[in-house]
Amino acid sequence: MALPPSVFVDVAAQIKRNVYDETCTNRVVIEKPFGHDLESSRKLSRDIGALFDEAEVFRIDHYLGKEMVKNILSLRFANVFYEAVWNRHYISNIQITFKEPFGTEGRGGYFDEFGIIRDVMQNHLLQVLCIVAMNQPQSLSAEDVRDRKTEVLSRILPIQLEDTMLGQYVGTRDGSKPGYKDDDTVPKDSTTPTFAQCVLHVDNDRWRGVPWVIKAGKALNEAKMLIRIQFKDMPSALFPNLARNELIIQVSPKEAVYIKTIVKEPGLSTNLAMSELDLTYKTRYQDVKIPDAYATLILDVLNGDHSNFVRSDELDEAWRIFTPLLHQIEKEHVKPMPYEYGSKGPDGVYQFVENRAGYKRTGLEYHWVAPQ
Ligand SMILES: NC(=O)C1=CN([C@@H]2O[C@H](COP(=O)(O)OP(=O)(O)OC[C@H]3O[C@@H](n4cnc5c(N)ncnc54)[C@H](OP(=O)(O)O)[C@@H]3O)[C@@H](O)[C@H]2O)C=CC1
Ligand SMILES: O=C1O[C@H](COP(=O)(O)O)[C@@H](O)[C@H](O)[C@H]1O
Repeated sequence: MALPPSVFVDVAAQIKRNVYDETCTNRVVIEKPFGHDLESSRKLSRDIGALFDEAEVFRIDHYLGKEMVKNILSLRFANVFYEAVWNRHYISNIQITFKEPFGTEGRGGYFDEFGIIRDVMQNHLLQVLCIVAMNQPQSLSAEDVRDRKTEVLSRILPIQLEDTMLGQYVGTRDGSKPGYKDDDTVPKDSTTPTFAQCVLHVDNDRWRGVPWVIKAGKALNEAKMLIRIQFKDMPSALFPNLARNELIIQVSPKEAVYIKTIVKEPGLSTNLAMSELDLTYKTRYQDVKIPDAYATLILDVLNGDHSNFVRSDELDEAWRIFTPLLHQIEKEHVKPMPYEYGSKGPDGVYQFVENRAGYKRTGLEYHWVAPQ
């Protein structure tokens, strides 16, 4: 349940009065929403800052506690071959995708005030983007890591409405699943987006010219959270018109990292086929229990480790990127495009990625054969 900022600060003040102990270390864990735009977030930060030091505050973004998100720094900075191609010279475009197969299911009252951009994009997806995009920190200390993330955010211009696609789900044709506005807690004239897709750019030497697409939607065809890095065309005289390589970091539901790789079709054929180099965690690490994201983050709090928590300047930058768009959507009552519950999103969802980000799906077909 989201607390309005005034109640939130009131609760924080009560904590300070009743629980705070000057003689020991105090740690306050705060869960989103951290305001609803740049101004309200700044006010909240000031009010919280009047009660607690930044070192005492842990702003949770549970995506930072997910195994595959925590893994990105190791993948990138512990392997010579990833870091070598992790730039605009080799990468064509990057998609960060969040899909849920269910709607608001009675939580519409909360959701309608926020919408998918505030609920998932401005925090979870943008945090993931920062880690994929950041330059190597000087050390793994919390402040070095957060400095690098903030640096990335500072190089992203506010997102424009024309670079955005908005959707809202409607009920299935056979009536088996309700539409967003069929939820009793949602106003019948709501224009709150339950789906959004935006293109943005990180304007620095590593990424200039590489489009990033962040996409999030509720009531879609599947549950999935992944980062899809598509590489540039291979300029091969030997094998013309090749499909592109992709590196996919699948955060959920099943942790995996795979690289779509072209091979010779096995057997007598000399044709090419799209295959994969596949690291599926469930098969590779059979006896390892991956802890829940919140559990790892609470442990970090107990250890006083801020690395996977959002600093106030990061939060400020994140709101700077989204606030003009959110205000415009609300002021102009921009109408989201309808999409059917359980579908892949509004019409044109893939054309948008192809036209606006240069995502290409030509050449070889890809079919994954799951290991037995
Ligand atoms: N280790 C593992 O667990 C592995 C699992 N797999 C699984 O195999 C399946 C296929 O793999 P995947 O990497 O998705 O490969 P695909 O080539 O099948 O890509 C399909 C995805 O591309 C997007 N897409 C489809 N058409 C277009 C288009 N015209 N323009 C832009 N985007 C388009 C869709 O994304 P969107 O989802 O955004 O709608 C779709 O899910 C997945 O379910 C994956 O999880 C594959 C390899 C390893
Ligand atoms: O913060 C939120 O995240 C969940 C999705 O989290 P996940 O760990 O299940 O991927 C989302 O359903 C919810 O709307 C949002 O507030």
